[in-house]
Amino acid sequence: MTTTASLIFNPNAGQNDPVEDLVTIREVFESKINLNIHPSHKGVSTAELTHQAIKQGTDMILIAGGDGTVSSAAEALIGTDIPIGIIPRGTVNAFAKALNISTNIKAACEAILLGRPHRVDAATCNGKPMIVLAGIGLEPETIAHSSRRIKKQFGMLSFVLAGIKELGELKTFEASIETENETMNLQAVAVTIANTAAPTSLLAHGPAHVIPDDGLLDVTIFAPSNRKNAFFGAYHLLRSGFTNDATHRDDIQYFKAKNVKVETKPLQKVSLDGDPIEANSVEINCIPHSLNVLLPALDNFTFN
Ligand SMILES: Nc1ncnc2c1ncn2[C@@H]1O[C@H](COP(=O)(O)OP(=O)(O)OP(=O)(O)O)[C@@H](O)[C@H]1O
Repeated sequence: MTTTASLIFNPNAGQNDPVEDLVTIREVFESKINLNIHPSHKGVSTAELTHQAIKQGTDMILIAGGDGTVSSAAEALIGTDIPIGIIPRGTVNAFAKALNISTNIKAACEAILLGRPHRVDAATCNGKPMIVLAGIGLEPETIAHSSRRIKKQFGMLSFVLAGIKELGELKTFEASIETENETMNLQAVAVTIANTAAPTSLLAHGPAHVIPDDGLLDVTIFAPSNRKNAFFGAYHLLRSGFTNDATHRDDIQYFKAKNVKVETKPLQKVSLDGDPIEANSVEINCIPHSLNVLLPALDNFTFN
């Protein structure tokens, strides 16, 4: 019996030409499996579209988009056994990069055909799906200063430039952080709660490695006391993301927990999987091994 896959395709994600990308995707899949294409459009949420595809019956869900698209589709997929293929055609694609999925469209599609299902963690943030991370302070400020039009035009560079500007402004806030183990009160410039993180997810990289299937969230607190330390700290975080060496600085703390609640004074901007959200506080709960993602087939594979 031939496998049937439902492709959730967001034409508005990323900077690539959607028509060209769709041709590439069809070329790889259509001779091998039955492909039902569900282009996303403004009238219906990606979550709803994914629910509809599952209801119609499918052997796997393919998601072609960026983190926002995967995060929204996850609402329908968390806790199911349906194999999920990620085709990264967003701007940042942090979830795909964290799972070692190629950002080349053709290579990602070919890897799905040969892929092995592997259960990775997801989470909820104030009840909404979270696949990558929630940022408080510096990250959402950076996103707010990088409009969608600029993001579309300059891609990742728009975040780098906005991030450098925000670092220089050094806006400190009070944070009260509660986990299943402890409650702490501290000053910070950024609090980041990560389920997964790409090497470029700078503010999540206090720890050496954010493990996507450990059933835990990684919390990184960045609290530089002046601009010089802010830039040095950012460099150390970036290095940690690329080298797998944890940071060792007094102004960077990190720990793991399954459930994390954060309140801030004054109220801070919050981002969820790369998009701004309205929130007075955040409550994040890890849902271990709740997404069944098709990953590149490698011998003796482990995220550790
Ligand atoms: N249901 C939908 N139909 C069509 N477009 C949508 C829908 N929901 C969101 N969008 C649009 O999709 C775009 C964002 O997609 P996504 O977040 O996947 O990509 P990205 O922002 O380019 O990449 P990344 O999140 O990896 O940085 C936005 O322009 C948003 O308005």
